[in-house]
Amino acid sequence: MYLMSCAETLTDKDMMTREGLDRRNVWEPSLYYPLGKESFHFVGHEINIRESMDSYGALIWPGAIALCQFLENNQQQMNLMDKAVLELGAGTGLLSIVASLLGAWVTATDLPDILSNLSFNLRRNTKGRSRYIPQVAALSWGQELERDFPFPSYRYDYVLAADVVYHHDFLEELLNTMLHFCRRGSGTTLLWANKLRFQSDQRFAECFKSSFNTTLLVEVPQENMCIYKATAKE
Ligand SMILES: C[S@@+](CC[C@H](N)C(=O)[O-])C[C@H]1O[C@@H](n2cnc3c(N)ncnc32)[C@H](O)[C@@H]1O
Repeated sequence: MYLMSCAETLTDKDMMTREGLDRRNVWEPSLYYPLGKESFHFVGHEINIRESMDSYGALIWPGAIALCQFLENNQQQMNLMDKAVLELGAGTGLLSIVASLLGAWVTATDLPDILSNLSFNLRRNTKGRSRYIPQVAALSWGQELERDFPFPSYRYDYVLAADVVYHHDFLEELLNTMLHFCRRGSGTTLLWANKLRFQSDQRFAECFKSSFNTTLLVEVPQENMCIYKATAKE
């Protein structure tokens, strides 16, 4: 009931249409040139990311970099060693790579079109370096979660989400997906990093804060960047 009222305010029109997302062709980068920074240094490793202009998921977004920095600098507080970690909207995979290098057993998820480049980046940067081989899985927010990720078979210690909130039509589905994985009794901690750009992003943040127990871990006001920790309301 509560989510329905959030949904009414969250469905702004978007550049990324449902029709566009329904094109389920296998995604292949078509254009290669340096787009911002492609090489990163985290947890003692050089990480090389293949980007492309083809979709939002083919670029590294600031939320991923902020959450990588946070995880690297707060390894005691957020110890990922041997933890089961799920990433939503993993895009190029930078954050999942860093979580893998920190010792987590990672499943990186995104829309089907994104997975080939995501797998490429994960393999390239974790092979022979990570404790567990990261997994890749299709997960479209709000779709077939009970069928494909039933609880408690698919229970994660951490769910990571970086810059998954921007101008798109799936904010209600995203919140429902977060609630699916971070439910009462799961013991799951959700870490959400986002640059809040639009009014709809702020409205999502309000719904997010009323849906979970939340703590603001990091705020960079000049960049409108926030990192929240969330657990299920008991
Ligand atoms: C802005 S990008 C952020 C990518 C990455 N997390 C980062 O910070 O670099 C948003 C990501 O969410 C994914 N996404 C968008 N809509 C989605 C949906 N309905 N279901 C699952 N993933 C979605 C996109 O494919 C993209 O990878």
